[in-house]
Amino acid sequence: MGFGQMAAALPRMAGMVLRTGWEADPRALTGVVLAQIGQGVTAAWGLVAVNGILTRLFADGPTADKLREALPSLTVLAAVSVAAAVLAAWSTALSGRLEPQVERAISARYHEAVTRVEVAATERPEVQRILEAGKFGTDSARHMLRLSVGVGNVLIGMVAAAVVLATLHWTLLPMLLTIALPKGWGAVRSARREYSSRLHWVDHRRAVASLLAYLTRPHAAGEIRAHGAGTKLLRGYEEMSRQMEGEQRRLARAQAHTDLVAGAFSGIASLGCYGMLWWLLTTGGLPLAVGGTAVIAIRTSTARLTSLVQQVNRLYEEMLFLTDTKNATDVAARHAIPRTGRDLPALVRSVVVEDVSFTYPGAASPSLKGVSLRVRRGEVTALVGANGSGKTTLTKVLAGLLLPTEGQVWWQGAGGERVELREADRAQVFGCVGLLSQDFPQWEMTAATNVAIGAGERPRDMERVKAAAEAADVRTLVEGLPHAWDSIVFKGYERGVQLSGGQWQKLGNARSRYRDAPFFLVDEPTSALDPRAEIEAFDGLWALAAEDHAVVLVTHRLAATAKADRIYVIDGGTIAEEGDHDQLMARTGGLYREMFEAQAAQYGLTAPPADGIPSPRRGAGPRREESR
Ligand SMILES: Nc1ncnc2c1ncn2[C@@H]1O[C@H](COP(=O)(O)OP(=O)(O)OP(=O)(O)O)[C@@H](O)[C@H]1O
Repeated sequence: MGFGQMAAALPRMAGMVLRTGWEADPRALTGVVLAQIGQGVTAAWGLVAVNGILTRLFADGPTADKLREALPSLTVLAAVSVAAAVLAAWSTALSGRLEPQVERAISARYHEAVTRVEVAATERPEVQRILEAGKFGTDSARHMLRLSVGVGNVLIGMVAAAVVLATLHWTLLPMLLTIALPKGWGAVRSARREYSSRLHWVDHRRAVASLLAYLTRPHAAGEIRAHGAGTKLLRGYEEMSRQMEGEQRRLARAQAHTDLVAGAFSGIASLGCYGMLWWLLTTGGLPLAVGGTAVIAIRTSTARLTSLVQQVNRLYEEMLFLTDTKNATDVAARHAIPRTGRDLPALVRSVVVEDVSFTYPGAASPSLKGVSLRVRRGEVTALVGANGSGKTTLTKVLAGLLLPTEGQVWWQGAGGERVELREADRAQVFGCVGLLSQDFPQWEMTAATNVAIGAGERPRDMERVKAAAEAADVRTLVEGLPHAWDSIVFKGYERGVQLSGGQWQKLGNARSRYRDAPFFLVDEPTSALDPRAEIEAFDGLWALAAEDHAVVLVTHRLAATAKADRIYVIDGGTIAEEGDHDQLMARTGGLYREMFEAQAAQYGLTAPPADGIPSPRRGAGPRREESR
């Protein structure tokens, strides 16, 4: 931002903060503004009183008489001081009430906008960077409000002094401005330098923060100690901190230089002003009492100016951060998932994917190429394939999280009526979908919340939470904890407990069951479960399909997919094979058959087991190198 842009942006941003303050608490904002104006008026009044006192004191006559005549002005000065103190206290109390509300409003606006951004847009580095930069300005609104009030206060005081000075003699006003200008220049220059430094170093700072966070995170504790990763991280931290210290030194030097230049010009201007005052007094252009008032006004205004410079400096800096937050909120709104769209058919029976391709933003090649499939309610549809073949990407397309780059996704009703994903009301699409992703979020909250958070706005129903947990085989575990459902499933909190990987996965399963959506999309839902729990989890998925849910199962456990109604084998983003287990096993040289036989061979089996999970043949353990 250039100087002109900054000067233009400041009133706009201050206006935004004030508007937000008005929406949050109009009474508090009105009070703060009135208190500031009141303080300005008292300052002007005080100066007039001082002038009155000096005029009486410099008049001819006995000192006792002069003091007596100055008494009314002295009383006014005392009253004005008390009023100024009361107004300042009132303003402080109201600002304290207003600031957190403004911060909350701006922060909520930003975070709400960010959570509504299309997933594909968040994958674009340029969007990601803008959204990320917006994080740092959410508390700037609060600081800006405080600083705006402070700057307003000082400015009103200075304007009052300027008016009084201009009334006393017109030359006194340009004098005041000449002293102010160099300091204002210095303030803006420093603010811009600080901001651009922060912007350049933002990735570096983030990297340092995440390095330090690893050192204290429980899940990294093992490798930090056993693998000596801690020493390496600490060395990295020291090196990166040293680079940042270098930048701090550069900033401090530049700041000192700017301060020196601004101070020198301001000093020269003060000298000129006092010289001018001298000349006016000696030539009789100004009465001595007015000269005295002018000296007092210039001195208090210079003190105010120093505080103004500091506050404007911070204000500009905060404004630049707040501008980032506003930009991020605007960019997020531009890439938001539409709030409107066509209604889905009353009873969606299937999702039909037609010739869909998808390329992640910035990726060199597509992750899905010409994929066509149908997911029906009442069936289990399995997606299998090698790592990176595109299974997770396809589930995200099915869930409406990613819009295909080419092709269509139809949400189809019982009578064949259908709505394409891009036109559909996405809230309704999401309402039909229950997700259990590979890396499902583990909320640092209570066990009950971790289950019930999967149901959006619906009020929590503990009976259903318990039933979902029962179905996911985690109810007994949770209810055996010291604080049962109120336990926080993260160690380090009061009431905190540590769950194992498999226990977490069961809790995740319970969450998707509690959601009870017609389309379940589950990605490796049993990777951490023991064999018995795994069998039960798969049985549960089949039971859901029998209850007329559609289940899309992504898994590498081919013994489980053997019972699926339809299996799609994905290879390099395309559907290489499809059919049920028997059809796919009948294809000599087929990919599915090859994968299945490779897995079965580990157990010494050639045919799929009847109960879904192969059991080892007597005497056939894992091969020696695999057991390592
Ligand atoms: N956010 C992303 N940005 C760019 N490329 C991605 C992104 N996510 C996945 N990919 C790429 O898309 C391809 C398919 O990934 P996907 O996660 O869908 O595979 P998958 O079949 O689910 O793999 P796995 O079995 O390992 O979970 C991979 O080549 C991967 O590198």
